[in-house]
Amino acid sequence: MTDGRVLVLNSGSSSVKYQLVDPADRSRPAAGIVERIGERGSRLRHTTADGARRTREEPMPDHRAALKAMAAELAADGLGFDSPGLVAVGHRVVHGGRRFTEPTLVTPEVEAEIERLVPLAPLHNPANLTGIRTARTLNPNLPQVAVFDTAFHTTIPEAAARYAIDTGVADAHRIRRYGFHGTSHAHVSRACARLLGRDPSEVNVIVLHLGNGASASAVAGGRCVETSMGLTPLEGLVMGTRSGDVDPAVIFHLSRVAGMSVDAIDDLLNRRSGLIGLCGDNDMREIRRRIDEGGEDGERARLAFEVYVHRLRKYVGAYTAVLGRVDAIAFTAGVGENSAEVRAAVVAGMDEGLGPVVDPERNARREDGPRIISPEYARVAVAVVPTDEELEIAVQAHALVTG
Ligand SMILES: Nc1ncnc2c1ncn2[C@@H]1O[C@H](COP(=O)(O)OP(=O)(O)O)[C@@H](O)[C@H]1O
Ligand SMILES: CC(=O)OP(=O)(O)O
Ligand SMILES: [Mg+2]
Repeated sequence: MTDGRVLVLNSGSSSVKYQLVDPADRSRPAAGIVERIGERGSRLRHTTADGARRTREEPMPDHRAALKAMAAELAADGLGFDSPGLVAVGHRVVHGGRRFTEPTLVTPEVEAEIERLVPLAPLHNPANLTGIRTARTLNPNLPQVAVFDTAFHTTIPEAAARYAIDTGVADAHRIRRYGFHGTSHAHVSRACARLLGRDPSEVNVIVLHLGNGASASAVAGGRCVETSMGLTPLEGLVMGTRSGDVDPAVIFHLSRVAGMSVDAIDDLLNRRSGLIGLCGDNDMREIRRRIDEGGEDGERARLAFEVYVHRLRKYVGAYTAVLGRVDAIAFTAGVGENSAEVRAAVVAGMDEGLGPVVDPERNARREDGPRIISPEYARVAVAVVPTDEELEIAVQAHALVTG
């Protein structure tokens, strides 16, 4: 008998991922994803505990409709919002500002604060709020817990969190480095320490979270000291559709010389840049396929790959200097866990200087679970450490409501 399951919601701008998690045995009695919300061809894919899959294709004009479809799928297996084993809904909330450093029970006041942070995460926080509100209408008595992407980064020292702009302006508008994907960086840095057989308090790790959104962090003895995303999830690495770092003057230039509006530039940098902007594809599998096929199209894909990898190498170098001593580099999320090519290219030629090196045979192995892919002799371990934001959120939400 379960001592309580948590329904974890990870709402993105056009998708909702959900998992019903039993933290006691880490099992997932149900999981799924709703994609293309508000677009044509919206669909839900649901997986049950025994691996059976169901697909629902119907118009889902907004997140509310998506969550209702999800609730109906769960209810079909007796796992709905009023099922007795469900003790909480755990929400991944992307922006928690400086205030939320811990998992937090959602009250009207907490909800208002998440709303106040919408301008700092316009792609993410509104979807998170809809998740909270819809879950409440589905069962008003169920506790809801917010777990913030920013929480793990609140330990970043002031020297790293401050932008070098006028202090009065920065403070008045809450402009600083907040950092995101924190639940993943926390989980992966701890799991990486365990993989090395050491306590997190003893290890310095560079975590490279490479999904559709991508970010790097430097974690010293279990505390985050630097991360690549900033005020919003736009800064830093090259991502699927986001540019990451650009000279801020690019924005003035596009406004003054190209006559683009602020909204058009926002759309360009957040949705039409990164890998998709460079080569028309944001999926690393497709990019590798095009490179292998060759030709002019392959060359465009290769350049996108090289820009992506170059940015990562710069961050590895910078974070090595920030940490002083690096024990491990951990690759995680969709690209980090699956692309041996990206992993090899990121550390290529670093063995004599910075230290990390991958063993080609270990790197190429397709295995689940955390594993070391550097050779025994390496000074800096290189590891693949699958992230599990959902488990992390479920454990934290469960502890809060039952503790
Ligand atoms: N087998 C694979 N090889 C290379 N890249 C992959 C593979 N599987 C997934 N990816 C990459 O991972 C990305 C999705 O990562 P994920 O962590 O699921 O992102 P998000 O949580 O931001 O939606 C895809 O866009 C694709 O680029
Ligand atoms: C914060 C962020 O970039 O999240 P995601 O990778 O889910 O878009
Ligand atoms: Mg993700």
